[in-house]
Amino acid sequence: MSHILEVKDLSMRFGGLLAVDGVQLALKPKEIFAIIGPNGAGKTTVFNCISGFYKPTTGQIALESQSIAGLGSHSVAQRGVVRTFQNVRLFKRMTALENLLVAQHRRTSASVLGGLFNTKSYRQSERDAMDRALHWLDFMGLREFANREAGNLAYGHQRRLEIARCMITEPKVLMLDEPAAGLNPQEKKDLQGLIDRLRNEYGVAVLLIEHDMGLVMGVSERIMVMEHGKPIAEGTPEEVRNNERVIKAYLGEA
Ligand SMILES: Nc1ncnc2c1ncn2[C@@H]1O[C@H](COP(=O)(O)OP(=O)(O)OP(=O)(O)O)[C@@H](O)[C@H]1O
Repeated sequence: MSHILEVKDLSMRFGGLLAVDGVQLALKPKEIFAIIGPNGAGKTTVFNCISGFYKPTTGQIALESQSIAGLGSHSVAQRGVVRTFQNVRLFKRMTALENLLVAQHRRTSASVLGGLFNTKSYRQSERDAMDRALHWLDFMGLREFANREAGNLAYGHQRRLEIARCMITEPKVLMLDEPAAGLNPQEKKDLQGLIDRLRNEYGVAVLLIEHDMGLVMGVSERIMVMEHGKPIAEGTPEEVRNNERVIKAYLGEA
């Protein structure tokens, strides 16, 4: 099976700091793949390069064999690679429902003229957008909060809304940056089930950065470990857990 997302020789330099140094990564369709490593290892920088927020210093990034390196975040998202952020980014003054409608704008905006003249096909596409938004509110258990401002939702709900906003664009690759951060133990358990369902029911591949080892070991099929910008190990949760270099990196030994 060919890979859906392939990253080769990725590096990112900030002045004198090589934050990412020779990262390779290949994600299979529908795979759940985690990147772990100590603080400052370069995980988020890898995410920023893949999702088009940074232009990598070197490297190739391909989605279904088409290069997406250096494209910019909107183009990358349009091609089907979408992400969440360590600190949730929503339109906080808009309602939960509005956040999900806005996320679909690139679909419906093609018909600006249709909107002006209020054509039948325009009204239909607006109805479809609303149906999809309500579907995702239901899926995430957020229907009762549809008209609440996103900024006033409980933190765990904001995190789920952010994932819904990604999923509503029907991505090929969903990138989650520390999705368990700030969640309580029950919410973390629910998150594991949620990630599994997104993959199983929507066929999305998931790339995840996470510090919560319970979640990482429970949900990932493969894990890459980074330290000081470099990948130091890759394998199944079992392989990674028993890898000496990984144990050392986490225990902080020299
Ligand atoms: N925009 C930037 N400018 C300069 N240095 C940066 C920038 N972004 C990240 N860095 C540096 O690059 C290194 C890797 O940071 P990065 O955030 O990718 O690590 P991380 O593994 O995601 O850490 P954490 O687990 O704490 O989120 C760090 O030393 C960081 O200070």
